[in-house]
Amino acid sequence: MKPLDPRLLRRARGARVFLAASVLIGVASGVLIIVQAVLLARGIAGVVLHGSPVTAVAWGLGAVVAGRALLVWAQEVVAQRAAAAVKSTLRKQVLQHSLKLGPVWLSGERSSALTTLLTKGLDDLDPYFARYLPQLVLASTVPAGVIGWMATGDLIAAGTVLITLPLIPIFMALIGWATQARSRRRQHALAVLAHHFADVVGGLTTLKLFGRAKAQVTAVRRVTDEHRKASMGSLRLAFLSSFALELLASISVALVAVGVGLRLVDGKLGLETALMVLILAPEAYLPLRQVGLQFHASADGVAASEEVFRVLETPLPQRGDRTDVPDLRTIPLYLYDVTVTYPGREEAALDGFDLELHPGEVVALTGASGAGKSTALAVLLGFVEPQRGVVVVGGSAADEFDPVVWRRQFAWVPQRPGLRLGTVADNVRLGKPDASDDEVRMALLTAGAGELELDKAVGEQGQLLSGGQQRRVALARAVITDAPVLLLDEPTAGLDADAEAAVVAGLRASGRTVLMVAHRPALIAAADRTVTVGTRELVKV
Ligand SMILES: Nc1ncnc2c1ncn2[C@@H]1O[C@H](COP(=O)(O)OP(=O)(O)OP(=O)(O)O)[C@@H](O)[C@H]1O
Repeated sequence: MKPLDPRLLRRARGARVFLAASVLIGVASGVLIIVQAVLLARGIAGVVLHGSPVTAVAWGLGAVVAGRALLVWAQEVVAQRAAAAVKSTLRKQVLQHSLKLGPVWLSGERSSALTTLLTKGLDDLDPYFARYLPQLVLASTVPAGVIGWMATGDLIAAGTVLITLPLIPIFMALIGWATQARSRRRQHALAVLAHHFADVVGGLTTLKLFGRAKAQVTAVRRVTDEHRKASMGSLRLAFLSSFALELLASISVALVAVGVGLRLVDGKLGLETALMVLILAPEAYLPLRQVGLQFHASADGVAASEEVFRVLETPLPQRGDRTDVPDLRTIPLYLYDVTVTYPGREEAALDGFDLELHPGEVVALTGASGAGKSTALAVLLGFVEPQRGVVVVGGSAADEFDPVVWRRQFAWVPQRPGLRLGTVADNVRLGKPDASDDEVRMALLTAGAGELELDKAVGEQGQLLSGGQQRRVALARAVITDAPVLLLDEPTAGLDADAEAAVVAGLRASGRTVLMVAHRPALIAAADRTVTVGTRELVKV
């Protein structure tokens, strides 16, 4: 683990401002520490040697202590603000990047891992900013100043500190290597736990139905146990390393103290200088010891930020920036030899797929389960980059266009409708925010969901609606857009054959081009033609 990841400074302005402020505060703290030691040594030596009153230094000391308290407060405020700003920046960047990477990249375990990362994961950056980084800055400013000042009074003591001080970072680096692996393991265990828990809670009804709910207790216990073990491992290492660093620093201060004591007895060193050196010596080690202590508290945050950079450094699909996308109301669309193999898979999900889509036609996409129908839609939407083949429109490849502008040509109804908390009308209006009630009603009617009231409540992920109703609301959401092409992934499940035919007739009447994944004969029969995925020929009906 790097003490300070330069990517953090590059990506988050808040971190740069914080670092600059911390350096200023660090330098001021160093100066005050030296002034405090000098005043203390002068005061004590004056009382012991000359019986002078302490009032003279007491005022100075009071001012120094107040100054140091003010600096600690300022550091805390700056750190909290920086942590909040950096977390917010990173969250925004990761969300934006994930959106650009698209739903296919986000599918599976990734979505819950990302949720954990963006919530609890990034919150672990708080101790990194509030405790670790300020100490790191102090560790790079205070010891240099302190040793320099000590050298003006006692070169031998300054030399002793200079030789023993590097032992602390060396030990810290050794401990750091061990901590890094453990922190990653803990982060991973937490992500697995989150995913597993979300999965179990989400599927509780199904698990209960099959009498498997109790069996999940063992699985949850096992995953929780792994997380507990990983956390305890991190804690053990943290305690051990604190002990090692404390011991090292104490021995080093003792070495300085013995030397100073001997030279004081020999008369080679004055009392005031000896006191100044003795007061300053622990201050040289303190920031480094503190860095070691805070390092463990912040390791989780750093592991989370590394995870953030892993997401941010995932390359986006190569797309151009042309905005002159031909209007698919008048121009046909072609897929030639499109082949997609998902990462980590050996078999192609879509192999040499060809398709022609002419304006205004209704095409059914059929094929066995897993043949690649949804993948074909994902290629059209630019969520998946084919390894071979091309999507062509008006003589240009689709990947020459800006993906946002390109996607305006399509309205998509995915297999999982992805409805939001609100009402039916709220969900339909996602397709056209300024749509009137009448437009929403018309869209619902076209989608075969005329029976649904506009203000009917929709729960999270479409709860409170039946599976079929969810799909039809999602279809209405697509119908209400101005997109010339509708990409529908099994949109009419839950409707009978007549209603299905009526929906297709409604879609056709709207003049849009429709490409719909279809399994049932009634829906296939309602299409103008059928394209089968998994076989290379085009079947005309
Ligand atoms: N994100 C992904 N990562 C890895 N493999 C995937 C991913 N999405 C789909 N696949 C695999 O690609 C193949 C094609 O999947 P796809 O969803 O396109 O099929 P489909 O024809 O739409 O299936 P169905 O009719 O069952 O919905 C399947 O073997 C599937 O397991």
